Amino acid sequence: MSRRVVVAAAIVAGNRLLLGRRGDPAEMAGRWELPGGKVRPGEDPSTALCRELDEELGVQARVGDRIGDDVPVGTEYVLRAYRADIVAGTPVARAHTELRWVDAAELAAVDLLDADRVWLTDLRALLG
Ligand SMILES: Nc1nc2c([nH]c(=O)n2[C@H]2C[C@H](O)[C@@H](COP(=O)(O)OP(=O)(O)OP(=O)(O)O)O2)c(=O)[nH]1
Repeated sequence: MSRRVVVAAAIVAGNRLLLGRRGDPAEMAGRWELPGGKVRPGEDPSTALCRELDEELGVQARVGDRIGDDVPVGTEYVLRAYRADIVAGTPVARAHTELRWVDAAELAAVDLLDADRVWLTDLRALLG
């Protein structure tokens, strides 16, 4: 069976990247991630990411280039990151317990999900 794609957004403003803190499941609670979620069957990944950003953050976004390589997560998922820009709205934590804009030093120190750590160099490069 092929892995389901999970899309995630690198949203950068100035020299800061937007992260969300997961409230669930228990093994991921309290750790930080890029906003996003699972692509539905037949859904275009960019469309899925816009939908997730609307649902999770309440923003309208424009999805840009992919960053980093796909990262397998467990046996079920493959995680894929894109640049994204907010075109309308201000992010609100609808699906996360907290949102945070991090600079490069904070990104290095934050407790990111394991899969996302693979992208640290790519994410760092976005922050100038
Ligand atoms: N959104 C997101 N999920 C990630 C990241 N890194 C990572 O390992 N994951 C994992 C956590 C989950 O096992 C899986 C799917 O994420 P999700 O729970 O956000 O998906 P979703 O919003 O569609 O959730 P749901 O419909 O099942 O409630 O991907 C990341 O940076 N962003």
